Amino acid sequence: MSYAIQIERLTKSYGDHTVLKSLNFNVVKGEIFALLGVNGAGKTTALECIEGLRKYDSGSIVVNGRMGIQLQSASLPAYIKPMEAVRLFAKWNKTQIDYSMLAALGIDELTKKLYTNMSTGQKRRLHLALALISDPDIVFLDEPTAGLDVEGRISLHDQIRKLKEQGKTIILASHDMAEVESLCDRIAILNDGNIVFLGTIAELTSKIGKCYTIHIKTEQGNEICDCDNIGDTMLDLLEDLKYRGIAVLDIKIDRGTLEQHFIDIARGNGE
Ligand SMILES: Nc1ncnc2c1ncn2[C@@H]1O[C@H](COP(=O)(O)OP(=O)(O)OP(=O)(O)O)[C@@H](O)[C@H]1O
Repeated sequence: MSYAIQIERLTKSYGDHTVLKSLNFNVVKGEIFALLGVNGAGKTTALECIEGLRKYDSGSIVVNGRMGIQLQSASLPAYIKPMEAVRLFAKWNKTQIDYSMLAALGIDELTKKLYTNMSTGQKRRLHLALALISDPDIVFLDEPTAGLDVEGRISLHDQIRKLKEQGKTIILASHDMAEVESLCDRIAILNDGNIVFLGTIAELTSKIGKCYTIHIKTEQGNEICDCDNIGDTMLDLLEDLKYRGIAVLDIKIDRGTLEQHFIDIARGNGE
């Protein structure tokens, strides 16, 4: 198997706080790989160590390919226009501008905007375009859809899938299990400096179930049910309510955060 990134025993502390405790994982060329975990789990630190932006204490990191990096938070001069930033980055990278990539990200529609007047989604698209200017083999995205509306998320997800179709490797950090489930080939869940799960979403769900919560509001109160098989459980609940002659007023289904369930299980609090 051919690896884009190989991590062995990666360890990093800030003072006496060890944030990454001897991490081992590989990212396969051409896959979309996600680092998941709660706030402070160490996702950004791990990404920044791999990107070469942060010193680490010990271990080894091998990156096989050119990197394009979208940081968690980045900023440009307030009065720069998108195409000025694109030309600047192309010059720094000594590369030709890929106008089709800019069009796919909708940057061509923003030509007159000043950076300071752009929305969060527009800024994210511009920063992704700047990360792609050098036609990287490996794209790093730190919480790429944070702060975006539904349309912005869907559009960015489409872009990320297109990057994979072009053969690029994508490594991203996210809190959002739904996002990760729809995009990623494999995930690593970080907790307290350790990888508590490494594998596919299917492997994760087969390990811990799907963890849905169904809330049904009826004229006699609320029915709440946790389940793995949403279809069968919902039918059973509705049939039971019908049999008892209770009218259903509203139904809501919560998708639990799989990574939190997994972390609970890893800590021995789950199930
Ligand atoms: N420069 C720093 N100096 C000291 N501690 C830091 C520094 N950067 C991060 N930390 C700490 O390291 C831990 C991991 O932070 P990191 O940003 O890597 O986590 P994260 O999983 O990316 O979190 P989030 O989801 O909130 O972005 C946190 O406890 C954080 O406070």
